[in-house]
Amino acid sequence: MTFQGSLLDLGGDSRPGPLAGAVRRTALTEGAWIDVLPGWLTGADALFERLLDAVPWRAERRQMYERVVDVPRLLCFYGEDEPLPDPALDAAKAALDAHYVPELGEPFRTAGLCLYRDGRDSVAWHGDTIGRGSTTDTMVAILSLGSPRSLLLRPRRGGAATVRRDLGHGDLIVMGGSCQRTWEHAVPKTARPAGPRISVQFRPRGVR
Ligand SMILES: O=C(O)CCC(=O)C(=O)O
Ligand SMILES: [Fe+2]
Repeated sequence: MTFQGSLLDLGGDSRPGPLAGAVRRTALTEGAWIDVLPGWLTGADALFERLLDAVPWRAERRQMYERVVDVPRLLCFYGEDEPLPDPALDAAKAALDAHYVPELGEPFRTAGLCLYRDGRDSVAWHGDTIGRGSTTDTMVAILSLGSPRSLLLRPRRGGAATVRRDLGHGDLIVMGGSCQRTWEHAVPKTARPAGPRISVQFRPRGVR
C-alpha cells in the first residue's frame, strides 16, 4: 500500500487548528446539520503514515442475510478507557471537546478508526444508530486522513438532495443534531483510482 502525501505536509508535527470562527455549519432537514472544516489538522499526511503502522488494523466479517461477508474496510475501535494510538488524536479530541461540549453537553469518549485501502473499500448507507443515536440528538466528529473520498449524506425519508463532501488530508466533518436518525451517510465504492484513506470517528458515550 503506498500513499503519496503532499510535499508540504510531511513534517512530524500533527496538530489541530482552531475551530471557533473557522468551522462552517450547514443546516440539513429535520434538525440535522453538518459542520465542515477542510485542512483542520496540519501534519495530516505524517499522522496518516503513523496510524497505518501503529494501529492493529483488523478485517471483520459480518452476517448479511444468509451469508457471512467481509466488511469492505479495515477497522480498529478504541473504547472509553483505551489509550489512543497517537498523541495527535488526543489533541484532536481535546480540541473537539473544548469547542463542542457547551453545545453537546458531554465529551467525545470513543474513537472508531476505518482504513479504506482503495476505491473498492466502502461503507454502505447507514446512520450511527446502535445506541442513543437512534433516539436522541448527538454528534459524531470525523477526521479524514490520506486520500480524499466522498462522504455522502441523504435524508431517510427523502425530500432533499444528497449532500456530498470530499474528505481527506486532515479535513473535519461533524454530523450533529438529528443527523444519525433522520439522515444516512455512506462512503461509496469508486471506480476512479483512489489511494488509501483513514477516518477517525469520535463519538460520545453510548453512541455507536
Ligand atoms: O469513514 C467515514 O468517513 C465514515 C465512517 C462511518 O460512517 C462509520 O464508521 O460509522
Ligand atoms: Fe457512520
